[in-house]
Amino acid sequence: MGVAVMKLRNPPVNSLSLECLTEFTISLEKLENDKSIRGVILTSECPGIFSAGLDLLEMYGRNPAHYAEYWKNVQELWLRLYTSNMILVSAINGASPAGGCLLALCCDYRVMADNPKYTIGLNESLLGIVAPFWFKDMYVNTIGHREAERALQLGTLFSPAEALKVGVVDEVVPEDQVHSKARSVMTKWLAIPDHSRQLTKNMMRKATADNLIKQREADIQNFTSFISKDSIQKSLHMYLEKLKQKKG
Ligand SMILES: CC/C=C\CCC/C=C/C(=O)SCCNC(=O)CCNC(=O)[C@H](O)C(C)(C)COP(=O)(O)OP(=O)(O)OC[C@H]1O[C@@H](n2cnc3c(N)ncnc32)[C@H](O)[C@@H]1OP(=O)(O)O
Repeated sequence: MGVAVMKLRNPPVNSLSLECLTEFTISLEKLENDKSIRGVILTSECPGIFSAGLDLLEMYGRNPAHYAEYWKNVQELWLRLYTSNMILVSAINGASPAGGCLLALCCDYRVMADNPKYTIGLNESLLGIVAPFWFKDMYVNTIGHREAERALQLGTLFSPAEALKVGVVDEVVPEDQVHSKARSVMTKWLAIPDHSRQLTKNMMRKATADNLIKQREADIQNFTSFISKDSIQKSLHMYLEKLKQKKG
């Protein structure tokens, strides 16, 4: 029925390394150019993890040129996903913090597995970093200004039930039904004529995408100088240490 399933596979946690981002963007571009494909189901092949978000090791201990290159690719993937003409449905089968949540938010519909161990949200502030304005814009578009304001400041990671309540996801289903539900949602969306759905999607999303497009270079500069700061590098170091210690 012209539907592709994209499975993220970058073990152990599907972090979005530079290589992973680049491959993702290229795969998406190929699908976009394949006129037989009308929809994509985005999911993960890593057990219990949808995506751990941006790769912290791409943002820690590197040089400014690397940060700039990395951020350019993060922007590129986001723009491709967010403005895709295809129907995107995410089957969120695991934890989905920060950049992982970003991927899901780009989709037209989000189905999440009902497992309280899986959380989702833009938790950047917990890491001592700040979600950029275009992450924030998409959050506001999805859950509204007040909820986004609170969740962004607190770095809230929502359980599936909370995510459903606040509108971060559209549906929560038993874990073994995430894929079948994503498929049935896709069938419903495929019944809508492409041209009218695409024009409507574009109308809803264009201003948000344009907001980044018009200041991409400034956004790269801003990210590079922010992430290069000693204080921010120190925060990332502490967060990485905390992740290590968690293992015991
Ligand atoms: C001006 C704008 C400035 C800045 C904007 C930046 C925006 C940033 C966006 C982001 O996405 S930042 C990343 C946020 N991600 C997280 O906070 C998730 C952190 N990870 C976790 O919470 C957990 O790892 C988990 C995803 C819930 C999985 O837990 P689990 O117990 O299964 O695995 P474990 O924690 O043992 O991790 C295994 C291994 O993977 C490493 N790891 C985890 N996450 C990342 C990551 N995002 N990037 C790189 N590496 C990651 C972890 O350290 C372990 O490594 P080790 O085996 O070498 O110890």
